[in-house]
Amino acid sequence: MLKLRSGRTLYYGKGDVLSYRTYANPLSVKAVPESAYTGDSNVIFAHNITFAVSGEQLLTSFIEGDNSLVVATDSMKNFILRNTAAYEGSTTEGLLAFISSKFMDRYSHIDAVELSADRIPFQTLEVASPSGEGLEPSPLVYRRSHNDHTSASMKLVRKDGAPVIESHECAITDLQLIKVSGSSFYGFVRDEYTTLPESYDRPLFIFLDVFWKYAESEHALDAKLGSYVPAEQIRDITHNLFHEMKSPSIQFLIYQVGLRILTRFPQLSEVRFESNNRTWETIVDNTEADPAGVYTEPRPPFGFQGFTMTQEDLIQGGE
Ligand SMILES: O=c1[nH]c(=O)c2[nH]c(=O)[nH]c2[nH]1
Repeated sequence: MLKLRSGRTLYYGKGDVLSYRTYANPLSVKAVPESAYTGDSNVIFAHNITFAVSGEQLLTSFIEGDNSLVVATDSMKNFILRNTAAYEGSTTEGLLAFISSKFMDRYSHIDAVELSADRIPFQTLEVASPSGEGLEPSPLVYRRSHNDHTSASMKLVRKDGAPVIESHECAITDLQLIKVSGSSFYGFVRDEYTTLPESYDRPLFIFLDVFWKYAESEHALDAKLGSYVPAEQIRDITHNLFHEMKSPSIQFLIYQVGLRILTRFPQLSEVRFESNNRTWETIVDNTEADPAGVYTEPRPPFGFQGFTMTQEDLIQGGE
């Protein structure tokens, strides 16, 4: 958050602003080999938005109880919802930049806005075609999805009076992927604290969040510039790598996913991972002769990994 001249930080805002916009402009993106995704009709363009503001002139509201410059968080919610109707773009990032820069234009005493949005995903459904020949996507009925979802966060500050994006990050969160065979974990430190057996073929279940930043934030906002990276393609590249690789660890798996993402999208400056190990606990082991096994939910505590990569890694990693 913005540091005031006094070294203090302050902010206030509204969370869980649920915004269900219908018929936003459709998104169209270039294809990548790992994904069938080339865009979104955006018939439902829904988000859960968190919006926070900061500014030097808000200090008296905290230390003197002076509300004269306080835009009520209820008004912020109304501002977000009403201005969502006026958004003409097709991306979550573009929506965030649109709302926050409009807010800073409207309220000149606000020095910074920090906001984020989780896209609320709705899946297309196939229905019988009126011609009686096969199925086609319904343009009217959608299914709320509780799978992984896209999100984005952004910070805008005022420079020479105008709002500019100081930082941004895009994400796909809550990916949950299982590979039933073809993953190992062995060769790790063995000492008096080690009880984990080496595994040459484990059912690897990971929870994964992937984050990325663009070299030019403009590319995240406006898909018409031709360099927008949809979370769906990041998701599909991730499961392709999981499928392709015989992974010796989650650490190496996410590194390889990162190399592929950076190769496909040179417009990204950074990719970041947060993974969680949810490998099923083995009850009845499989054998080479019989692949059937029985597993159960792992018990806490759970291991995790974090890794940040840039285009520099491609030169070193040699994709
Ligand atoms: O992929 C893994 N990486 C680890 O660092 C680790 N540690 C552990 O107990 N299991 C695993 N799996």
